[in-house]
Amino acid sequence: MIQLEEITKTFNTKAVSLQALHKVSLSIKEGEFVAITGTSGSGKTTLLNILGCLDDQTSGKYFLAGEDVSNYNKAKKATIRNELIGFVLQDFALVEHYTVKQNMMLPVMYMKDKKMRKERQQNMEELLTKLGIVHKIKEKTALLSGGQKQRVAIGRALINEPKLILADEPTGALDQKTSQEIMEILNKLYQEGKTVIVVTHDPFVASYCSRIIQIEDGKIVSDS
Ligand SMILES: Nc1ncnc2c1ncn2[C@@H]1O[C@H](COP(=O)(O)OP(=O)(O)OP(=O)(O)O)[C@@H](O)[C@H]1O
Repeated sequence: MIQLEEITKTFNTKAVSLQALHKVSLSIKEGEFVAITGTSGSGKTTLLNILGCLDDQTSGKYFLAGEDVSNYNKAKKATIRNELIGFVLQDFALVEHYTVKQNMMLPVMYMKDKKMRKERQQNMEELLTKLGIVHKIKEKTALLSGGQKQRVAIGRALINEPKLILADEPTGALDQKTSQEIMEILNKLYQEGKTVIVVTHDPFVASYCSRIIQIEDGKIVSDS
């Protein structure tokens, strides 16, 4: 699913040049459940942004699902992102004044293929049922609990049936019990064959994963 070869990322500001990733090489197979852990500032989000085709590496090669995406421009990256990847973020990234249904349909709204759009719409209720929030379908997102919001965000991430789920601190805003429920949902997706990559500094979250990659100062220091 993923192959990184000597990925380097440098951020240049007026004052300094900061190397956030140093020649990171990594391979993740389809169907793995991986945690990327490390202390604050170690480069986890930088790595996830590159994996998610949201940011460009400074040097090195990135192969995603067999395609060399290293030199893809913004438009090509957006296309591969929509086809392959679902994102789950700490702050849910939902439109609060939209209903659950409207949030779920956001990735589908701009789909050109009408038949596909209809199919996705039909998937929506099934997904919400699976996530235990179908009764909230017409509710404004702002009125939901944190755990319910994260379920909607997971549903939205799944609506286009991505092979790869990238989650950045998915339980960061949730209490212990709700965190457990969200990790169980991600675990279920893994059991169904999705590739799931979770960035976290929380050992409890990492304990759900079958592989833990630790990153410090922009380098992989352990992979087990
Ligand atoms: N856009 C940017 N411009 C300049 N420096 C950046 C930028 N994004 C990240 N950095 C720097 O790169 C390094 C890695 O940041 P990154 O956000 O990847 O760390 P992280 O491990 O995800 O941290 P946290 O756990 O606190 O979210 C940090 O030193 C950070 O300050």
